[in-house]
Order: sequence, then structure tokens, then C-alpha cells
Amino acid sequence: MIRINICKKLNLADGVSQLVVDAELSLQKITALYGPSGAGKTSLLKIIAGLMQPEDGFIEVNGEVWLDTSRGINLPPQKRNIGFVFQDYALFPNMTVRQNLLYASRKNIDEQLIEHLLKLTGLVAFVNHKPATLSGGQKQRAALARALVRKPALLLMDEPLSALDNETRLLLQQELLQLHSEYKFSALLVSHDVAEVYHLADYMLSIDKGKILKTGKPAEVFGLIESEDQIRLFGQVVSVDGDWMTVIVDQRLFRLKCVTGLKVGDRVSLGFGDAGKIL
Ligand SMILES: Nc1ncnc2c1ncn2[C@@H]1O[C@H](COP(=O)(O)OP(=O)(O)OP(=O)(O)O)[C@@H](O)[C@H]1O
Repeated sequence: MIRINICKKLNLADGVSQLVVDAELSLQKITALYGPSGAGKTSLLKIIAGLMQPEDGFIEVNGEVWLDTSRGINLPPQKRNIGFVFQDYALFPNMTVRQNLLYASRKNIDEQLIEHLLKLTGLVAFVNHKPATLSGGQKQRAALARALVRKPALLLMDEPLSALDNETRLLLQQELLQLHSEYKFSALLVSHDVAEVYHLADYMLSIDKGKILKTGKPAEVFGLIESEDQIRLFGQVVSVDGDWMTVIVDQRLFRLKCVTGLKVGDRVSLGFGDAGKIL
């Protein structure tokens, strides 16, 4: 559980000058922070990580107070048991993959965990490679493994997949879900991609101009349309669940009967009912 109540002056768009967040999140799963550019998503992650200081604030994670400006409490980032994954990987360039993981482990090296994470992220063959010789997807897998090696109370991910091509991105989404089902870490994911939020997150905060606009399950916040209207549209499958699938069309989500063989990432054309005559 994370309790957060902060107020921070920022140079936000449209002359709005404050990021104000008051939220209580049960972080058993992946929670998304969704919103347009400049909304304040990264700033919120930085405040939680202790990399940015709010004027007023209180942050408590799993019963431990990380910040309480009224009592002068402000844990430095290294004492906040967090993992951070950025869009640009931020691996140490002069260290191999294994050395990056060992360095992140500090004194608590758990060889079994390191081996398991390397296996899950498909990096066993690359343990002695330096970041410059890895692909974007491999670098981000290494960054994820490095963040998880410390068994963080909270994993903060800032657009971790947005620098990747669509195919690699979908693969890493699947791997992230697999890592999550195995390690059950709490995670906050910043994304402005509806499909990604729907695929990865169980809960979301929609944020704009420094304020939380809506909270809930992605289907509730985005508005899931169950339709039999007479329309033909083009979209992309974002989840398959037995006989049902969810398809994103023009930033809206449709839950529909699944056509055999379709999988996440497939592009589809949708037709509903009979065509009507255009007068
Ligand atoms: N240290 C700071 N002091 C004052 N304003 C800042 C500071 N850091 C960022 N800002 C401003 O806060 C606003 C929100 O930035 P932030 O990076 O949090 O947005 P974001 O929602 O993550 O956007 P994006 O999706 O483009 O990364 C921006 O307008 C930025 O100029």
C-alpha cells in the first residue's frame, strides 16, 4: 500500500503551476500513470523516488514513511527500496550485464535470483556483454533485471518500452507480465499508450495538468464499448482471454468474440452488423 499526498510547484503547461496528488494505492499489481506530455507523470515518479523534492508532502510505502515534510522526514533515494527503469535504459556502459546486476545487488548478492532473472529475460548468452553491444530490447531487459535484483518494495517504470519497435515492445510487455506473476512486485508504470496501459495495468491514474482526473481499471477509465453497431473499423488486438478479445480502435477499447488464431499485437478489421445505406 502506498499513501501519497504531495504538492509541488512545477512549470506545467497552460500556466498551471502545481502538481497536486492525493492518492492511496493498493500496489499488489501494476498501476499505470497515464496522461499527455507535460502532465506531471515523471515528476510524480521522481518525487516518490526521492529525486525531486515537493514543497509539502507525505509518502508512506508498506507502512514505512519515506517523506513527511511536516516532521522533517525525507529518506534519500538509496534508502527508499525502489527499482527504477527509464526509457533510456541507464545501464552502466563500462560494465557487463552481469556486472550491472552485481553492482545493483550491493552487498546482498543472491546468485540464484541473478541466474533466474537472466534466464527469464533471455540474457544468459549476453552476461559478459557490455550495453553498447546489445539491442534496445536486450538493454531494456537488462535494465528490468537490474531493477528487480534488489527485490524492490516498489518498481518505478518511466515509459520503459517507448523507445522500442512495436514487435519488441509487445514481447517485452509479455515478459514483464511473466516477471510480475513470478515476483509479484508492486509497480508504477508511466505510459501514454492506451494499448500498453490496458495490456499491463490492473489499475490506473489518469493525470493531466498536475491533477488526477480519473482512477480505476483501464476499461472503466478509457470507456469500454460493447457494440453491435453497424460499423467497420481497423484496430489492434491488445488482449485475448479465452473466447474473448479486446481490440483498440482509434484510442477506444472494444471487447469482442475472438476470431480463432488471433493474438495480441495482430491488426484486425472489424465489421459490426449489416452495412447501412448512406443517404
Ligand atoms: N524541477 C522542475 N521544476 C519546475 N518544473 C519542472 C521541473 N521538472 C519538470 N518541470 C516541468 O513540469 C512539467 C511536467 O513534466 P513531467 O516530466 O513530469 O511531465 P510528463 O507527464 O512526464 O511528460 P512526458 O510524457 O512528456 O514525459 C513540465 O512542464 C516541466 O517543464
